[in-house]
Amino acid sequence: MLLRFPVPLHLLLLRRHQHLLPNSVPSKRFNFSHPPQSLFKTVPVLRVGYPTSTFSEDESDVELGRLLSLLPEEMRRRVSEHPELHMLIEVVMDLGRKPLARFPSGDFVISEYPITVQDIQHATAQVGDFAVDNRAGISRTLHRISAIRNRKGTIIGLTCRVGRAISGTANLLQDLVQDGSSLLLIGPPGVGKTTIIREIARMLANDYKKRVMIVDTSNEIGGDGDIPHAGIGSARRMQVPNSDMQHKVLIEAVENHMPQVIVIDEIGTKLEAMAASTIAQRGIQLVATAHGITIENLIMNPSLEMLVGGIQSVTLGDEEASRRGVQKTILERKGPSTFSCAVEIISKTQLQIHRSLEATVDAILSGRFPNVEVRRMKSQEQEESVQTRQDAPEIGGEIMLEDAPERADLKTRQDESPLMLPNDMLENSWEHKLPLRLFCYGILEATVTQAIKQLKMNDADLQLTDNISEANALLALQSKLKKNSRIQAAFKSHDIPVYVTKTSSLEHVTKAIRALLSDYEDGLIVFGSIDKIKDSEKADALEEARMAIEHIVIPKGETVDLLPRSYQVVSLQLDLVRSYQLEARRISGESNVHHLRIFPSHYVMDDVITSDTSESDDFSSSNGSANGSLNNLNRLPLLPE
Ligand SMILES: Nc1ncnc2c1ncn2[C@@H]1O[C@H](COP(=O)(O)OP(=O)(O)OP(=O)(O)O)[C@@H](O)[C@H]1O
Repeated sequence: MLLRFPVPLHLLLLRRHQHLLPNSVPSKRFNFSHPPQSLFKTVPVLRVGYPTSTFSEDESDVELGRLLSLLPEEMRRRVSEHPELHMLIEVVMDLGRKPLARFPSGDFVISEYPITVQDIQHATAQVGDFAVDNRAGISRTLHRISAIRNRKGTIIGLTCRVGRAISGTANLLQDLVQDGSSLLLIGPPGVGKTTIIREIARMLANDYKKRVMIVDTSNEIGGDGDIPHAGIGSARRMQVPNSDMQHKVLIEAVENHMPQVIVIDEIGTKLEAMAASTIAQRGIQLVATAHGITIENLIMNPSLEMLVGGIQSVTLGDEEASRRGVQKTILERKGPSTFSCAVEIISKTQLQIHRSLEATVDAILSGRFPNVEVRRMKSQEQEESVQTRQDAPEIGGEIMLEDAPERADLKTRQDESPLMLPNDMLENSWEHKLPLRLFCYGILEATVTQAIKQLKMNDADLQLTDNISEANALLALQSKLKKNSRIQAAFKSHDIPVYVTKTSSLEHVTKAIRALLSDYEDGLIVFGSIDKIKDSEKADALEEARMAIEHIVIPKGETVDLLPRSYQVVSLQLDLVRSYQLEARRISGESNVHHLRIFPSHYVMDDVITSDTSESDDFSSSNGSANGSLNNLNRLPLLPE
């Protein structure tokens, strides 16, 4: 028969460890404010100001007014009354649907009346011509109006994006810009790439007195109209008749206008990549954006791989392959990359710098983690910091910091996040447990970084480590892990939980991290090493096990299930049980809840089994073979001294 522990002790422990029980975990959250540790070091830097519109408030209002004038009266009034008006991102107008205004905090319906043909005509009449890419602008503003057409070519939808020149957005990159490094910026749509390169163009032209030429394919950097927007400072701008001509205009810029710097938004084709490479070979500083979220995306993209030096497959001799410990056919970088540095824009306040793009590409191709510097802007109240991997050089210089809109943005995301608990709960139960350190095997760091972003976590809360002894968990690609028994053994000996993914895709990695976080929040695995678990928690767990052994298991010869505990704490209990020469099993239930089952015997079993909740019942059945075997035992072990 399977016995549960007597009620009073049970209740006592339940009260004390309520947060460890699966159904007592109220919700999920992570600490967005926890200071970064471990892999990163914090380099304090001088604060000189915050990103602000390049213009006075009046000028900004006038520009925004030009976009709002595209809207019918009622919609304009509703948007204007919105408290986040100065953070407006886009207005979306689709025929037959209610119009939406997009703010960092979410989408708002700005009229109960669906958009009519007249509404769309009213808007399109006020903007310049739509080019072949279906984009148009409003003269001398940075706004971008993008059209959706029906099959006959009639416009039936508009996305009206607010463009703003925001000074300070490129200050995290000031040292690299000043060095003359060629910079490639990548990031998801709408993350602020164009805004940053506009500011870099202005900085280079005005502050560093460089001859800057912008090749402005859809007039997004310098704005619509023939006189460029003041946001680019004294940089010059070449317009491009249509996007197919971009590579030609790039070459023309170099041949005709003697620039020291070329700035270009959205390198997307092989021809453009080739033109960029030609420019780089002439020693001109190139600042560009490209499609893609991570460097790996570029490596995988046959049109853009040239930007990172090109990729080739090389077959090694048997001896060389075994010396390097790799397969015979490997991927290698073909030649020098077009850009010296690359920047992954993670959010409007966080960048990842690859100081040597070539070294990053080489690392990725050989399955290693590249060195990155994480730079972020922080709120006015917080200490500003630049985080670097310990092996990366520090940066100095002035950093312009986060603006109010982004703080509001972050706050909203926190509020909406399913990972949230109120702050007081966070401080009491989680703060001492952060950050979580993850050892990845066969999965790229960039993918994990993206997953962290998708989970809306601060990357200081989930850090990567190359050191097994400080890892809280292993996240591995199943196929690779299977082949490496040494890694498996190393993690087993450190008693570190392992999470595997079938592929290294962002989707699967995100899922695995979500499962891991969920286990952390359920208290099933522990932040930090066993040393960081509270002494009181360890003492309770061991006392519970001791009492169960001495009061039930040995004297009555009955099996006892202990309370659910974290993985490491269950391991401690297991050690204690073994010191009594008793057998026990760690049981993982349906939602991966661990608890220890102690048997009144020396019966030899596997250390770990996985079961669902019903398994416990089967196991306790008197007809069950396992229990049957237990019943055959006629001698109980001696109590230890
Ligand atoms: N630091 C910032 N603070 C506040 N708003 C910003 C910031 N950077 C950019 N924005 C706003 O975010 C929106 C998108 O910016 P931007 O067009 O630069 O992004 P993008 O990455 O180039 O987008 P896409 O890839 O779609 O062209 C714009 O409305 C811009 O004004």
